[in-house]
Amino acid sequence: MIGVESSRVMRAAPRKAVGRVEASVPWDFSRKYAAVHHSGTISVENARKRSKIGRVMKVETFETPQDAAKALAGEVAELIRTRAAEGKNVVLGLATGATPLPFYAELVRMHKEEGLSFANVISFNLDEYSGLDRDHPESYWYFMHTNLFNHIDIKPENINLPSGTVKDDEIAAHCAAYEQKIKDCGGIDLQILGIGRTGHIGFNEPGSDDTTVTRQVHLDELTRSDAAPAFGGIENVPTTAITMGVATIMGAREVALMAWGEKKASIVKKAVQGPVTVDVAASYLQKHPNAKFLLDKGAASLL
Ligand SMILES: O=P(O)(O)OC[C@H]1O[C@](O)(CO)[C@@H](O)[C@@H]1O
Repeated sequence: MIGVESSRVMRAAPRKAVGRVEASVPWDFSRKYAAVHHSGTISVENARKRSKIGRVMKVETFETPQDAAKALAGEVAELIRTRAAEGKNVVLGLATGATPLPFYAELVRMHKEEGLSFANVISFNLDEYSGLDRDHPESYWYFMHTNLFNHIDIKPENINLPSGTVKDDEIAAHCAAYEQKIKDCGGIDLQILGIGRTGHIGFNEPGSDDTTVTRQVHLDELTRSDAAPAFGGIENVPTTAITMGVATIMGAREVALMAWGEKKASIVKKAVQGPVTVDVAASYLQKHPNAKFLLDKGAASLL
């Protein structure tokens, strides 16, 4: 129950929420006292009411997932281009699942139509199912190549995912090497996240605290049942996976979590407005100095 006390700070910060203009609250201040704030389709009046909840999390609400994905892709493109102009790399933490698909589609479009180059991008994916090799259609290696990497100019040697086929007695070393490689690359500049209905980020299921790093984990039954249709039945869904830890994610300099639809509304509410708790890994993001949630109207409907 780390951080529960600090998350109960209930103090509204004066702020405005108009369009996508964010009120400026310095992060050292916002860490303790800033309110949830909204942009996009949420009215100013509602945003002010909600600001009385007094939480750390920054929330942007959009009409559609495509609008949100486009806004985030624009920010990523700017980061990539700025670093390229400085002759530097960008380290991106990437997520899988249905949620980031419109975001990846927009990045691919920007590459093809606007010449956005990923030559200076180093990527680290959050997780991979244990037991699936790279060619398995449900492996995250396959997902990332099908939906992003095969369509852009990222260098193959700059792509990093945990392996699903490491032998049991080599998993600990594999995970430690993954953590070390992230550090050796200078740490993650921007971590992209979705959220599972258990509150997981990566595969950090309930019980994952903010000291966890890359490791093998058991998957929650709700997570497995959500994945069952894609695998043609729950009996085919792996029971374990390798995932970055909550501490790994919290180590990113910036975090952007996307969530769409009413079926995510209840867990989004817990993550954004509930206590910071080991029961909801995404709630630790309330303690991150530069994290935000990008939501569509459905996912934001209970805030
Ligand atoms: O985006 P979806 O398909 O709803 O999945 C939610 C989360 O579950 C995972 O697919 C598994 O961890 C994540 O990658 C994703 O953030």
